[in-house]
Amino acid sequence: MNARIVLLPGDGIGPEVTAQGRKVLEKVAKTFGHTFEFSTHAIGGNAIDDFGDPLPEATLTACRNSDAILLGAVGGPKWDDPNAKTRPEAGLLRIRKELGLFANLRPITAQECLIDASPLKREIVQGTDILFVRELTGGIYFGESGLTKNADGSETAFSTATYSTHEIERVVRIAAIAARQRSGHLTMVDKANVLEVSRLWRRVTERLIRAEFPDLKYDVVLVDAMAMHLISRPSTFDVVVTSNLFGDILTDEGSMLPGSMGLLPSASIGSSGPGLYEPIHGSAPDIAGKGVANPLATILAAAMLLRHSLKLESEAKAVETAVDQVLAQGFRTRDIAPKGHPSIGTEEMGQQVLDALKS
Ligand SMILES: NC(=O)c1ccc[n+]([C@@H]2O[C@H](COP(=O)([O-])OP(=O)(O)OC[C@H]3O[C@@H](n4cnc5c(N)ncnc54)[C@H](O)[C@@H]3O)[C@@H](O)[C@H]2O)c1
Ligand SMILES: CC(C)[C@H](C(=O)O)[C@@H](O)C(=O)O
Ligand SMILES: [Mg+2]
Repeated sequence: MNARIVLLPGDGIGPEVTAQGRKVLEKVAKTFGHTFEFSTHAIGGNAIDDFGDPLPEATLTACRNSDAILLGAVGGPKWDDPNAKTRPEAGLLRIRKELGLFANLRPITAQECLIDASPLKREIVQGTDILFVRELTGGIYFGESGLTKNADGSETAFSTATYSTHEIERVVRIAAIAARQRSGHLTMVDKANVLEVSRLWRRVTERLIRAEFPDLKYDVVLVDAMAMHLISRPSTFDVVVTSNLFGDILTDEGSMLPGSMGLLPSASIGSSGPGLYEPIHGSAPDIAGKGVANPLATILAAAMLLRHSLKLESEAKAVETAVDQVLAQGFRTRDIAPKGHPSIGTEEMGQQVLDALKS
């Protein structure tokens, strides 16, 4: 097949890890006889520096005209000034919103050979296979917000969480369909004991599941308790659906199950148009430019791109199998290397995956 893929390397370790993702996609094209046309565009802090805008028009147009997008990460201390007019993160939020990417799929699995890299006990982590479905274009990230100066010179700020029935239904439906294709268990995470917006999530979700997915095992967990259950009994969850902010926080916590942020990919999808694929981690300023970042999250995001946007299931599987094989052979970047175990750099890890990739 022919596909146009937009690369948005971004900031910090973003360019380092997307370079490996691109190489893997190029090898997939060569091995399986496809033509992937790549174009690279600016987003985030570097786009603010070069164009005064974290999401320049040319980037958005290229994304709209593509079949899929692979993004690295945005942000960094250089653009962290709280008084700045705009921030790198605003570019990422805007592209998600503009492209209607309301569902963010974040799989968390603990591969056997990595269990000892987890800071948690083996018997807890073993068997973990969760798909988080995070709502991505609503909630407190996009609600009304503001800042006022008080008479005494102090300030008051507010950020509101807003969700409509429609926004809840469409993301829950994606999660429920995924649960049906997996183990048939869906968990909804909210804070319905306190928040009105969560009570709407609860009513809408329960009604939808009863009407359209009565075959699923369905339960609800409050978000504070979920933070605990996620690391005390992770293997009891299958698909977890939740709002934007809760999903952001819980999945960073969940990355400690396999052992590193550098392992978790994500797919942001809407009802039509290109999907956006990215690691869940950020620009990691503490290790940027050192060549030590783990590229596997981005490579696994490239596999999700093949599966969801290009409908190339065998190719996606081939990439995932290559990653499994490299890990099983004992290759480790620094973030997942046990004490005393030799580690390899970003490029070498990418090369190992290329070498292991077979049709
Ligand atoms: N999607 C995105 O673009 C995205 C996501 C999260 C954070 N951010 C931004 O990134 C910047 C830094 O944020 P942060 O430090 O809180 O989070 P971060 O995810 O960048 O880093 C957290 C920790 O995880 C480590 N880490 C992350 N990715 C890794 C990888 N691939 N290999 C090895 N180690 C890895 C880092 O070294 C760091 O110690 C901020 O500006 C933030 O807004 C962007
Ligand atoms: C950088 C930030 C805007 C982003 C988010 O909060 O969605 C990030 O943390 C993520 O998880 O993709
Ligand atoms: Mg996050």
